Amino acid sequence: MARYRPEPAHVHGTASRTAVLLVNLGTPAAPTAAALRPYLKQFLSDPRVVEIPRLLWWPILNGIILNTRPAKSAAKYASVWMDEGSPLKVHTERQAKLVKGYLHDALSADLEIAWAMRYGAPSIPDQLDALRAKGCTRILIVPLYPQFAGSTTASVMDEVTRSMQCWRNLPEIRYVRSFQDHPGYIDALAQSVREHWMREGQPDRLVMSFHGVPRRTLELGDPYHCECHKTARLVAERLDFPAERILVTFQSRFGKAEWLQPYTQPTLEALAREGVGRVDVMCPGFVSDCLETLEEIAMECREAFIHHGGKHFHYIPCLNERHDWIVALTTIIRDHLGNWLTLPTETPEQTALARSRALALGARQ
Ligand SMILES: C=CC1=C(C)c2cc3[nH]c(cc4nc(cc5[nH]c(cc1n2)c(C)c5CCC(=O)O)C(CCC(=O)O)=C4C)c(C)c3C=C
Ligand SMILES: [Fe+2]
Ligand SMILES: [Fe+2]
Repeated sequence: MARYRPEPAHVHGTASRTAVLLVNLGTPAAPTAAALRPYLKQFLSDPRVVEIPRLLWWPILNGIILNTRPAKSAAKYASVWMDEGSPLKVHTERQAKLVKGYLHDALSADLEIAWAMRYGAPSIPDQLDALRAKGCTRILIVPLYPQFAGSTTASVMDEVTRSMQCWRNLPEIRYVRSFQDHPGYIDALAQSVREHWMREGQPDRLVMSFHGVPRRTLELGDPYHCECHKTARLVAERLDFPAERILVTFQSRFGKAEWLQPYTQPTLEALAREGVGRVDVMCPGFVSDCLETLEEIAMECREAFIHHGGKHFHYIPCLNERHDWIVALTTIIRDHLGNWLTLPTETPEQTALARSRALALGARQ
């Protein structure tokens, strides 16, 4: 049984405000082994991410992975680090600011927009606490993953629920479950490709690379693989480009088990060996550029493609702060806020007034 904490005094009563919490995966605080260690420990201790029984996984994680991976990953992070911090954090923060600006004119000024990271900081429990302290009793959670996966979206849902186990007065919670086929998101992706092609001409192949997951999760019913293919099909349909020159691949394999296939890097190497001169690679499953796109795709995969005989490798950036994408995101948010947008905001003073009126009318307590 959870130990309840007392509620902050000013959220007693019926005061109500609405909040949107954007959530992304998370990232280390610095590109150093010391900062990577706690981040990777939290990430890889999540049973939604690694489904191996704890008794088997614990010694591997603590004895091997956390002694070797932090330094290797830190060097990779250092190669993409921005002045303001990790790219994933920088883009997520900018997106939150833009969403706030784009929603401002249409909504009551009382809507709170916040962002959190599933692993690292600012954490989901800390941000939910902050929203509660501001009197938010309606919270829309927006995981920034277009495709649903147990290891990402469901893990955010777990953490939201876990964060509130010690609350007494729970808010109303809504989730954006996924938006893999949202027309605004698909159009923004297609338009980003068209703009690239207007400047650079068309490639021999377009590769859409998604983050992988263990193949076993597909067999057990995780919808992620199907949602990735749906996104890819919808983007392909909007491009004036032969379908047989578009490939869908999966990147970032972790561990020894089989992951979703075909794998991105071996596919690019095979294309290079077959004599394909130019590939364009995009990563529609990431709405923000991050280590997995900037280092693994734009650096490692580029090198592998060229090394195996390819001539031109173009990386098409993620949606990041594109205007059409922020419009799509605010549309998704607006649709999920639904009737919350029209509910009046009630302040503690209004609640007190309503109560004293009811008492004056003879209501009994
Ligand atoms: C976009 C969706 C993602 C899915 C699905 C996903 C599954 C998944 N990831 C790992 C292990 C790692 N992923 C790492 C980085 C990382 N992963 C995603 C997104 C998804 N992961 C992003 C956006 C990032 C980049 C974070 C950043 O700071 O830029 C890492 C850490 C980096 C490293 O050391 O390589 C690990 C580890 C598993 C095991 C998994 C599914 C089971
Ligand atoms: Fe990952
Ligand atoms: Fe990676």
